[in-house]
Amino acid sequence: MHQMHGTGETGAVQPAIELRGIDKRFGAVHANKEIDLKVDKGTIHGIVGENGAGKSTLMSILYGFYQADAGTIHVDGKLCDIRGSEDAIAVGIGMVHQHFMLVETFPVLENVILGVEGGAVLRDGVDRAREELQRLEREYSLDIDPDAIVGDLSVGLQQRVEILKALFRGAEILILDEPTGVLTPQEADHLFRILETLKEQGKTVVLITHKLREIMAATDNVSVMRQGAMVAHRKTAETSPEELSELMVGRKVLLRLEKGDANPADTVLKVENLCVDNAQGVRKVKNASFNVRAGEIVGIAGVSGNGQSELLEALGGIRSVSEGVVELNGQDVTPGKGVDAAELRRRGVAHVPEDRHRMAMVTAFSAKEAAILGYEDDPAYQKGVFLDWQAISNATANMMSEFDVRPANPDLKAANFSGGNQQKLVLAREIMRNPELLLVGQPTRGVDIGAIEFIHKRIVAMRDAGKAVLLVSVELDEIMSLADRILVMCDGAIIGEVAASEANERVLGLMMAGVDPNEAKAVEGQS
Ligand SMILES: Nc1ncnc2c1ncn2[C@@H]1O[C@H](COP(=O)(O)OP(=O)(O)OP(=O)(O)O)[C@@H](O)[C@H]1O
Repeated sequence: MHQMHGTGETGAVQPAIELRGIDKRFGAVHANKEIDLKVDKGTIHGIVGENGAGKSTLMSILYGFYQADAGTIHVDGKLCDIRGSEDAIAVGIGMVHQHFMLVETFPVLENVILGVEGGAVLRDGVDRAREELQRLEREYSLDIDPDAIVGDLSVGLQQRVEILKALFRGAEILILDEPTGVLTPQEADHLFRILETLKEQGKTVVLITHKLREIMAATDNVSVMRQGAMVAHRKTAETSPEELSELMVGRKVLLRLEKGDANPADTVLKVENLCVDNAQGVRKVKNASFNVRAGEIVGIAGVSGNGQSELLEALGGIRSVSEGVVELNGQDVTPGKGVDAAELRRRGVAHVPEDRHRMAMVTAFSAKEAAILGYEDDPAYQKGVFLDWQAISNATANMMSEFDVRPANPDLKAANFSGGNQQKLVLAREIMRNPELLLVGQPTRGVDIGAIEFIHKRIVAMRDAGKAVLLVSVELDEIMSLADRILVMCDGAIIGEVAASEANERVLGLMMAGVDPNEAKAVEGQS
């Protein structure tokens, strides 16, 4: 770390971080435009902004992953030249990554000490490291066993290992980029309690999130970015979700979805006694039976990891079925029995998988390659024996314009789109096929509020056009506002159904925790 001359003004309280005039371009994209930002020490500071507004780029500059083209970074009043993560760590900045950088086969303790500069910890003895880790773990109520194998931990616990790793390296400032996207509501609550404790101990937290309720509940200050520029700073107590969304998007956003009653018609999807096993032979879906009719949205609620992902993947033909029958418009299409994902697509099933990196998008591809993934055999994309790249480019440009994917450049590598824009492209690809049945998992993960409003409207429009929609989401708000009927999954089984009109967070929450549906409704009735 090259710390330069101190420039602190004597007497005044120094902000933990001060960015001045940070500017960054990626080719034609002006990702950060002369950004100024002050983050006070001992506070939780939120950063919000539309997809592609430049939030992750700014944090990557602070963490040394990218170098700014211009501008300065002061940490604790000192001018710093941060050229890599080692420099960032040396001035006390820690990053809690969205995609965890942990070795799954190693225990927590080894993951935490792995890569600490010069292996000094190892020479000092693993026991001292263990003591220090246990102290941190107690001090911040992290609830982690140092000897647990990381691969056996839930996503929420793995994230806590990342936090522990940063604290172990002496982080005074922690950056979290959309930390709750992959968490259950309970795990998210726990994370916010940890952040609160960090703050009480004088640490500084920078939190990027699209969830305005998290901003309102957890932060002291909030800064808003729009199209690469910093457009506003507010004390959280002096703003509102409405004001923030307007600042972000530049127009009023409907924070509530308006939709009429469903008019369900014939059964499109019929699932009977479906059982799905994972690669280790563990039964993840147990005798699921339900149907989805044309003109309705059926939501599946559940704490993540309770089989809903495997269920959706099996129905999309990317995971094999161990037992049971799946029918589409009365025809047997049980995946595995000669039916695969391609055949399902031909029969009008579109699938937006939950994990866009693993399943839906090859990030090394260009946007136009990603935009036809799975649909390469569409005659509209062919010219003789070759792919018709002009037609594909035009189709991609059309998807980008319909779903407001930015930048609207079909030739840009998929990896160089912001997370939310990648998601919009996958949704555009599937929804614009106008399928009979849409299987959609976590449709708005990582997506900004303006785009959420748009995506929700598109899904309702599909329903109103007589299509069947099966929605899996861990966001109860999303399930409750979109679905007409809600199935609750717990431990691989569908344990009950609730009409959207009767649903509320408490009843669903109890059922998701395995409480019998009648009991859950009775408990709610008494309260
Ligand atoms: N390595 C890169 N090469 C080219 N363009 C990039 C690169 N990284 C980011 N960009 C572009 O910079 C802009 C800002 O992206 P960034 O990821 O910072 O946005 P964001 O506000 O974090 O968005 P989201 O909320 O969707 O995660 C986007 O237009 C993006 O496509």
